[in-house]
Amino acid sequence: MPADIKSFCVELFKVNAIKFGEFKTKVGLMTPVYCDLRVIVSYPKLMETLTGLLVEQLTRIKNIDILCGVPYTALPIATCVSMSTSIPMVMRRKEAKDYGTKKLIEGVFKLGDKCLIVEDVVTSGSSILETVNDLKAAGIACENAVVLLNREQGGEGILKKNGIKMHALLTMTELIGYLREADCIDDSVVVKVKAYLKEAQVDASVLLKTPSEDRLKLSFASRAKVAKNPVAEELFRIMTTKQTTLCLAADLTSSTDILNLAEQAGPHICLFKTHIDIIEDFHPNFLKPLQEIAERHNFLLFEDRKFADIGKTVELQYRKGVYKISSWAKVVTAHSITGKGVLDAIKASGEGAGVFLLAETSAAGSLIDEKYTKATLKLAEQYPDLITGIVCQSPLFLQNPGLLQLTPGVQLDAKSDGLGQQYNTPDNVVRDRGADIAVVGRGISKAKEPEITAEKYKSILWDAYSKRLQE
Ligand SMILES: O=c1ccn([C@@H]2O[C@H](COP(=O)(O)O)[C@@H](O)[C@H]2O)c(=O)[nH]1
Repeated sequence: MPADIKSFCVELFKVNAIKFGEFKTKVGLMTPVYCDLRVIVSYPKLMETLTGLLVEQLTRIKNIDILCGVPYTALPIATCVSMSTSIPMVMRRKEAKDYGTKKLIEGVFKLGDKCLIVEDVVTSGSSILETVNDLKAAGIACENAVVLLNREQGGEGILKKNGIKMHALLTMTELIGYLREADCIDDSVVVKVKAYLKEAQVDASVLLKTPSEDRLKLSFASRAKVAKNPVAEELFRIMTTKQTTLCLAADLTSSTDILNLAEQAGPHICLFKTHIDIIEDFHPNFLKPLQEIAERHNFLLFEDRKFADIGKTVELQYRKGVYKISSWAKVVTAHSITGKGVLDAIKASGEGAGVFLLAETSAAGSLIDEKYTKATLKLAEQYPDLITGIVCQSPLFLQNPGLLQLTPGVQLDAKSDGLGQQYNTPDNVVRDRGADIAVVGRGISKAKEPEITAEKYKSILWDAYSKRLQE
């Protein structure tokens, strides 16, 4: 422990950053000790000492790419630490602004960057977890938090269960011990605070439902049990049984080629995705053998129709015309741009249907922004029994393990296709971008040996999922 921590505690006491008496907490309970670190911005010397103490603490933590202070008290503290260490900082907004870039996380970062959280005081750890959730949703990894004071009320354990290791400079017991030594408080205060700490442990179950419900940490088998859409449940079970998270995009224009591809890749996929309207020799008779192959190899047929019209038109597009999509596709895609009507139409027309709603796209220059993505997730929440999952590129809806994240734009070798498609590797989409199911099209359909290639993608993707569970 650095030599000057004791005098630092006494200084905090002198500037009323630590107070003893009877105080009401945020949740209305009484506490005999109150910490208000907001005042220390008015004492540059104290800020300097705190920065030095935190910097020393973080030298023990490996692999820090960026820092993020928990708003608001820890923002200036994180800024000082960033300036002193030259580790870049990002800032989390409590609300996404509704103009300009609409970002929740400000600053420059890369997907997968490892972020160290900076916080002043931890009671339950919930403020850190809120920040971690937004950082993770932006694709930033969080495993460590450096903290001034651990109030010893359960926060450390709650954070640990959520995969965050807390590195505190000081515990409440140490703090009151130092203040007693310096005669700032008497024995009766020490007794009161100790008794309070024993009683006022935070009930983890009433906090954010994070550890057990972060979908990235749950197996597909356990997620099957909480899925509300029957197609999602079935998919989770197929994925578990066949050990595959591979969706094959069969973007071919001949029915024979599509059937051959389905036969070859069948054993290695959970979903077979079509754009039925690109088939040049389409005849309804083509659907029967396709369904037979799907049944034999235990995968689901998925029409990537991207419905986006008014409800009535969607109803017709879904049920009628040459393709009669609702009669054979277990799951379809839809845009959220026209709102509820699309989903109402599909729900009314398809028994036990499933929909993947598009919240983000893999296309370069997409006009979808953060506000649209958030609104899409809100819309999905209103149709729990219809929505199978979300099509997106980043780890969204972490607290809804019953939904599946479907991520297209996946290839082992290519970065783009010259027409706006952007590719990421299978490992990256699963471990950094939160994909449950990865969509691979040309990476397999244009390969010399599609069957062997499909098996290769399947095994890399499954490996990445297994690693993700342990990370
Ligand atoms: O954002 C999106 C949504 C859908 N797709 C579809 O996925 C496949 C990708 O094929 P590749 O050959 O692997 O590029 C294709 O059917 C798209 O319509 C997407 O790419 N991005």
